[in-house]
Amino acid sequence: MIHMHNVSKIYENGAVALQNVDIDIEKGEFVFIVGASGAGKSTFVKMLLREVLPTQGSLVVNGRNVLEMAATEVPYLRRGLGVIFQDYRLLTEKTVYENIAFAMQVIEAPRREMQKCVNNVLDVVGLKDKYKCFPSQLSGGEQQRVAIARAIVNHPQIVIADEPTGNLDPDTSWGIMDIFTRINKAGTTIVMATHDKTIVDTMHKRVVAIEDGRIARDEMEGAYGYED
Ligand SMILES: Nc1ncnc2c1ncn2[C@@H]1O[C@H](COP(=O)(O)OP(=O)(O)OP(=O)(O)O)[C@@H](O)[C@H]1O
Repeated sequence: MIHMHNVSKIYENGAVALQNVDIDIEKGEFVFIVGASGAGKSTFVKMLLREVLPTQGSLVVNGRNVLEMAATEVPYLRRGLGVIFQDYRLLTEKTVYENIAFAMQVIEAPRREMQKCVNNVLDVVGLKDKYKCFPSQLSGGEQQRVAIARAIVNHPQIVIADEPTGNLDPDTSWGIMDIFTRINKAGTTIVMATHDKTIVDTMHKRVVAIEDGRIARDEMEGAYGYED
């Protein structure tokens, strides 16, 4: 699924964000990426999406060579990835239904399929009764559930989440993690960068710790490993 070998990223201003990172993530895994602020977690996540290009190394995501792909191939890479951010990033002038459907319009899905898929994912995230609402009419947790529905509506092989519970209270965060667990059990690979010690320590999933741009730990059924 994800094969990163000897990858480094040095930004234009000289900041070294990642150094000689080697990691393989296989289909169906659930991986937490942890580390202090500035350690390189977001850079790692952005590389998977090809928002940031490695300075050196090789990176294959879903069988696609991220460094060597043509610009025309990038949308196909991203189509296989569902992405969720801390700040939801919903379209404020669109309803819940339209926000999710938009992700399918972009890939020109047939209208009939669109209705079925949007209704399915609304069911998965428990928001069927809110489909007509605008984001401003929803709580933070509900907005994040819309963002998850949008991320999974095209059946991505990998869901990538950067601090998805960062703005949410503990109870709401657990609701989000329940959804991720269900998506993962259905076969989707999950890669989640997080600062949430309780969630990581409770879930006993693979934990990759990044420190100063290097992988400091990579443990199956790992723990957060830092104080809050
Ligand atoms: N666009 C950029 N230009 C220059 N330097 C950057 C850029 N983005 C990140 N950096 C630097 O790269 C390093 C890693 O940053 P990154 O955002 O990946 O860390 P992070 O672990 O996600 O941090 P946080 O937990 O605070 O989000 C930091 O030193 C940061 O200042």
